[in-house]
Amino acid sequence: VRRTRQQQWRCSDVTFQCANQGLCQQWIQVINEQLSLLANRPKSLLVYINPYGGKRRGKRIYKQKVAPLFRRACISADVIVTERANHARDHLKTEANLDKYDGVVCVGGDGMFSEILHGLVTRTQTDSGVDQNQPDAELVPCSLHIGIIPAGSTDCICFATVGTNDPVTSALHIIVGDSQPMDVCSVHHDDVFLRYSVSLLGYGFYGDLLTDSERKRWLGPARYDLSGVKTFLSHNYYEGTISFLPAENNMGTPRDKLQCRSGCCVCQHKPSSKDNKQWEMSEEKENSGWSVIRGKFIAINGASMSCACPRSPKGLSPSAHLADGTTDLILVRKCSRLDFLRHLLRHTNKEDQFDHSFVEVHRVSKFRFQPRHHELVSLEDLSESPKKTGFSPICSAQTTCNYSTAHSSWTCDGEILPHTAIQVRLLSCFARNKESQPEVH
Ligand SMILES: CCCCCCCCCCCCC/C=C/[C@@H](O)[C@H](COP(=O)(O)O)NC(=O)CCCCCCCCCCCCCCC
Ligand SMILES: Nc1ncnc2c1ncn2[C@@H]1O[C@H](COP(=O)(O)OP(=O)(O)O)[C@@H](O)[C@H]1O
Ligand SMILES: [Ca+2]
Repeated sequence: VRRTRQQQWRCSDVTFQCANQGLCQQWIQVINEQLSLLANRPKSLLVYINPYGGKRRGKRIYKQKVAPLFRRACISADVIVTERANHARDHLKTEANLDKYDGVVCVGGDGMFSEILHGLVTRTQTDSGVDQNQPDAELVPCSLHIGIIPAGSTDCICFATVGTNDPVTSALHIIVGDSQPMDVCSVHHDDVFLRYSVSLLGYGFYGDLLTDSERKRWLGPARYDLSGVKTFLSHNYYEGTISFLPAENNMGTPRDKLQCRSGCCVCQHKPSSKDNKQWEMSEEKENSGWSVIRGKFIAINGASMSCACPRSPKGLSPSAHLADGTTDLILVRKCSRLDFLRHLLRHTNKEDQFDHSFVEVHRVSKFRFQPRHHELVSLEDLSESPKKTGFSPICSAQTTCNYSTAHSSWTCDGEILPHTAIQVRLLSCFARNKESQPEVH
């Protein structure tokens, strides 16, 4: 493998020459023997392709860029092109014979990765008799690694782990057996399990943006830009209460400007016995340790990783860690359109997007959200519903009080959640003081 610019990898050749054919054969044999001893390298993979992700190039990307590399590396691959949403998830949950494979590869975007993650985690819990609905259930980690070939619209999980969204680079990472542990959050509504999340859990701006963009899927990745402008112009804000448990013993802060990279010391930090004690004690301290913030928010974002992507190369939370057992909770309070635009623009340049009076960020291990209840909305408040911070050119002349617009939705790695009141926690079986985490190539 040869490293080129911007974290990209390419195939490289080394040619050995020798006039003696017998000696050449010996070299080949020895090289093949040595390669087969590299236990990290996968030999057999199960590949799911979403033919409708991103610009609908999944099948072509796999066939032209990835399959030839897998063949050269003597990796056998069983390929399934999905026929419907949740096909891959359901296949993994019940049918797939996982003993045959060293890893599962998804060709698609974050939504496709999420399907594979849900399929694998659910399968592992079912096989071990663990009830995912129990918010405090100790989950059993899954043994298979997940590889991502980027062919989606945002590809933030790939971009934030590998540093680029390039199919060839990702294929080479898979071939050489690279792996990266990753934090996973569980999202519950009371005692009902909703979903797992690894990238962005967003209420308000990103929830509305995603809801709107689902109706524009035919536009491909550009749907996010169009819905982004529309959501920006409608400038809604939402009232609610957010409670969170600050992360204990974590070695960084969301504003420390340290980027998480492979082999990151924060994520590799194994707590000392003293740390471990504190980790256990934190259960007791939990009741008193919660912070509660009530207010009017334009956006509430939980970023378990940086969420870097081509649109925002440093991401929503540039210093978030991939596997430190925490999520960065970003609260953007009601502010003017111009201020919010300034904040958004800072995601694309070197300026600090948290350096605004209306933005705060906390590194947390759990959080909850409760939207302001319908019944509690006073008549006075209703007269200004839907909540706007100013004149809105798109949703003007709101003469009727529309309850539904007083609530946003949560987007969870690009999927809309059916509830607004949620409880989120970092899964302890994947936390940094345990050895096993789901790993991605
Ligand atoms: C003015 C320009 C502002 C640019 C601000 C960019 C902030 C980008 C942060 C992106 C965080 C992405 C987190 C990742 C989420 C993904 O898991 C998830 C699913 O991905 P998939 O489709 O591959 O399955 N994707 C998403 O939720 C999509 C997020 C899309 C964000 C686009 C934001 C565009 C904002 C445009 C605002 C325009 C204001 C213009 C004013 C005139
Ligand atoms: N064959 C299919 N037909 C329709 N939808 C699918 C299919 N396979 C997967 N999906 C769904 O498509 C959605 C988007 O997939 P994803 O690969 O993340 O693309 P994008 O990045 O463009 O959103 C996911 O919710 C996934 O469940
Ligand atoms: Ca994290």
